[in-house]
Amino acid sequence: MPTTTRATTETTGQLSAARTLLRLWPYVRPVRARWAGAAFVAVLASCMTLAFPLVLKWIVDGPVTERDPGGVWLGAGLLLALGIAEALLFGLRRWLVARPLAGVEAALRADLYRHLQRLPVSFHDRWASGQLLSRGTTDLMVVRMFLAFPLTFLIVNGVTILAGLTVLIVQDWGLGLVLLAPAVPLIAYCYRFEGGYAGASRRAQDQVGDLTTVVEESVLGIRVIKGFGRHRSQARAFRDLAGTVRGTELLKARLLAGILMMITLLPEVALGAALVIGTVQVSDGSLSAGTLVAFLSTALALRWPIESIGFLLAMSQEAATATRRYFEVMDADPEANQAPPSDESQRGPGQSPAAATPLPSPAPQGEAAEDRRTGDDGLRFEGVSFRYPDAAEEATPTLARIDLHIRSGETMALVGSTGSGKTTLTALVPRLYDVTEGRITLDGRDITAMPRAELRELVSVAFEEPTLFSASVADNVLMGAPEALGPEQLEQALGVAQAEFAHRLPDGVDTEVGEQGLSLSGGQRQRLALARSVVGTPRFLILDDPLSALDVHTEAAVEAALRRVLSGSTALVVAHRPSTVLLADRVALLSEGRITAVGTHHELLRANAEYRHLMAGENTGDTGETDSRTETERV
Ligand SMILES: Nc1ncnc2c1ncn2[C@@H]1O[C@H](COP(=O)(O)OP(=O)(O)OP(=O)(O)O)[C@@H](O)[C@H]1O
Repeated sequence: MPTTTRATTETTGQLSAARTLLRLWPYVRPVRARWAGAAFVAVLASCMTLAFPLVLKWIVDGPVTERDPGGVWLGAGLLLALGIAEALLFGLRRWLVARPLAGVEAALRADLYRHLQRLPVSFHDRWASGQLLSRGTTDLMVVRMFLAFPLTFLIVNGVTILAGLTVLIVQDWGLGLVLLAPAVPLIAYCYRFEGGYAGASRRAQDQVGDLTTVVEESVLGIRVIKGFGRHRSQARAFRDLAGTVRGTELLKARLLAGILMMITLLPEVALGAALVIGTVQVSDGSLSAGTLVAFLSTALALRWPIESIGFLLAMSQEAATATRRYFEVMDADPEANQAPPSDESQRGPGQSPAAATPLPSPAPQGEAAEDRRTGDDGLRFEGVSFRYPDAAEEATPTLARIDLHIRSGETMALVGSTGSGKTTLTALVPRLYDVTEGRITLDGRDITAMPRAELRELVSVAFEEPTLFSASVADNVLMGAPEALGPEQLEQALGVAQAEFAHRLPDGVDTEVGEQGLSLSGGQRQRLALARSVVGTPRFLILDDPLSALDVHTEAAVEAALRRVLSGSTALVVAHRPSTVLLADRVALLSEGRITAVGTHHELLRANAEYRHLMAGENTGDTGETDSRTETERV
């Protein structure tokens, strides 16, 4: 199971918040005109608040001093009109950005999903699903909110503060400088805050990803949790993790409270000082009362733009972290499509340097040499070695120097003890992983020289874990097949897999199954997965223990039908039971990552002690329906 911390350590370097956020530009570009229009409207609305003090100054120094009620009413009407205009402008701003920014979020999410589909299986082995889920949901929401609010208001408030300070200095430069004095310590404090908050926000967002993983695993594994009575310990584990998230959120709140306090306190102190100095100046006649009122109202109008800087910076930091987390996934290399077709022995772009090593071309011995003379048809493993990408350098490879030829139209069973590498070997054929050394050919063509789409059309796979999607039975079975295939091939495939039970489901083959649909038994799921792999009779068929969950009678029926399908395909079938082995023309024995014997079931039973042991062992563990000698006699 992938650990959650491994994903979080994959950072894309310490880009500054601004440079990270700039990476969003390609997505914002299409809506830049509307966004800029909205920002302009917001600046206009915000600067309008600065007109209030000027109207007040006119009212105090004019109509109030001259005792002119008509002038006071006019001033009041003007203030009301300004207020209404400001509200309308802010409403217009919201209308301008809401729709396009929802589009930006949707585009980011669609690209993430598309990219996730193209990333190699080795990437998904390393990343916890909750980390990917939180990137596609919470992180993108944070990014949208940043584009809609903090980004605009950092600009709007910056412009408003500059305009306000200019107005203050023009009214009275001495008092203006008193108000400006806290700017220097505040800028230094903001700089320090950003560093601390960036770290805390990264931790919090990663921990939310971990929490998502736990929730997801608990939901998927609810039967195991209940079955083993683990709900209390599971709840405790969740509570601990939630406690960690809470701790980090509290740290963020403390940092935010610190900056908000400084941002509120220092300007208030400066405002108090300016008020005292201004009052003294009014009393000694060097300043008019109207100017002092206007000065103080302007300073008060700047309170919100200044105080909001704290949480706008915090939200921007969170958006930078979310963007960084998003691009950590987007920067991961997708599967290479194909190697240059000019040289089939070359590896495709994006493969590991080890994968690019030319085939060592060992001199084939014995059967391998004979096979090579018979032509390049069928499925061939030539000097194939494989090591999982995250395996330690010094660890022995999972597969070592595999030479195996499955002739065209032949069915080869792959037998080996648990953990010997059978599933790994089968995963190399559809290129879920790329070989570390050597090569695999299909009818003589190196699989790395084929477009993946073509390769996956040629090769059909049924995995050990039969996964069904939230879709109808028909869609699940036909999902890997060419578009042209329809009901006839569907029926054929269901017949081979003995999955006619599908017709008895509430809506027949249109019944929704999978996570959101009807629950099926393990054997039913396995038969649908088998039907999916045989639909359209693929040229190459890879089956990973396809009959393990079936009862004896169903297994026998599937085997009989499979034999017909397999006669037209070249097949590699992972087998644990003699009954499955009997489907095959020959058997390859895999032992600790090496092919140690190839031959017919009879030959291996006679000549190979390990094979005999495996077959006998499997029978002992079986439900007692058969034994290997009886099976041997049947062939
Ligand atoms: N994604 C992975 N990353 C690293 N190591 C892996 C990965 N998957 C499997 N392995 C390791 O590779 C080895 C071979 O595993 P594999 O699943 O191929 O065995 P198998 O023969 O199919 O076993 P079984 O019969 O139990 O299904 C095991 O030691 C396993 O731990």
